[in-house]
Amino acid sequence: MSATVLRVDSLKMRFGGLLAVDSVSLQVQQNEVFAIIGPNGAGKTTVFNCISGFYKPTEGNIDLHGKPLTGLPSHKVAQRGLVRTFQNVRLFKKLTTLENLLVAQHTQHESNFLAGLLNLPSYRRAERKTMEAALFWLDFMGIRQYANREAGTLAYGHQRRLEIARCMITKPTLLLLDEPAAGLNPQEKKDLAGLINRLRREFDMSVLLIEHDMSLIMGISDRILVMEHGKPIVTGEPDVVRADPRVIKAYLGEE
Ligand SMILES: Nc1ncnc2c1ncn2[C@@H]1O[C@H](COP(=O)(O)OP(=O)(O)OP(=O)(O)O)[C@@H](O)[C@H]1O
Repeated sequence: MSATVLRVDSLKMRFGGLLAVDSVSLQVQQNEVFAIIGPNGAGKTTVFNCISGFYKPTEGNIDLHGKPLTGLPSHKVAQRGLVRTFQNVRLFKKLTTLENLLVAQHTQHESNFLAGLLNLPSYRRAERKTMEAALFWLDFMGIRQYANREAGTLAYGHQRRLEIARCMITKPTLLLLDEPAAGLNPQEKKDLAGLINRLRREFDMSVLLIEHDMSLIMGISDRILVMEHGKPIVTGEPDVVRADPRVIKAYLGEE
């Protein structure tokens, strides 16, 4: 049995009179790729926002590696090893590709101000490590040739890769990807599937994603949760989900 990384129990999120998330429970296991799908407005992003600390849930519990996350702000959640991307890529667009990866590590390295001022060996060591990690991820993502380009000028697919690199450089145990295939061409989508598989295989991590691209989802997910109108309607392996009449009805509507 693999270990449970993330446990979400009876999550509810209310916006005024709207119950946007209604009693959602899910568990993500170590090394698992778990997807949340559902029609527009089903509540997927709201679940993500609750898990990643952008919203404080109205009710319910969220644990990461058995420790409560519920209500922690997003930077604390990230320090615990849970990081995310966004539907619309969020990078420092005026910084270079490399600088984006250096800045991302800023909160990790505790080289203090005085050590920096005096240029102590501990500071130089930390700086070197930061640079090595940035170059590693530029190579891994195949974007090293753009290291000195402003991030905002990269092709969209490369910006998405840079955003994932920026998450990975903080060494997360759980990566949340919010519609990672949006705006990608068919080849980039294939590459993305390969990338997600490599991440989990080589870094022993778990991935939770929201996605509308069904062929990507069916190809890479171990399990899928389908939501409709804020409620979970089915959780299961891709083949089970694909054949479930409730899922077909949620997507196609009633005759
Ligand atoms: N901050 C908010 N304030 C008020 N209502 C919100 C807020 N965020 C989301 N909602 C509402 O909650 C419901 C669920 O929205 P959510 O964005 O979570 O759906 P989704 O499944 O991610 O949709 P999509 O696939 O279109 O991104 C929608 O009716 C939306 O209008």
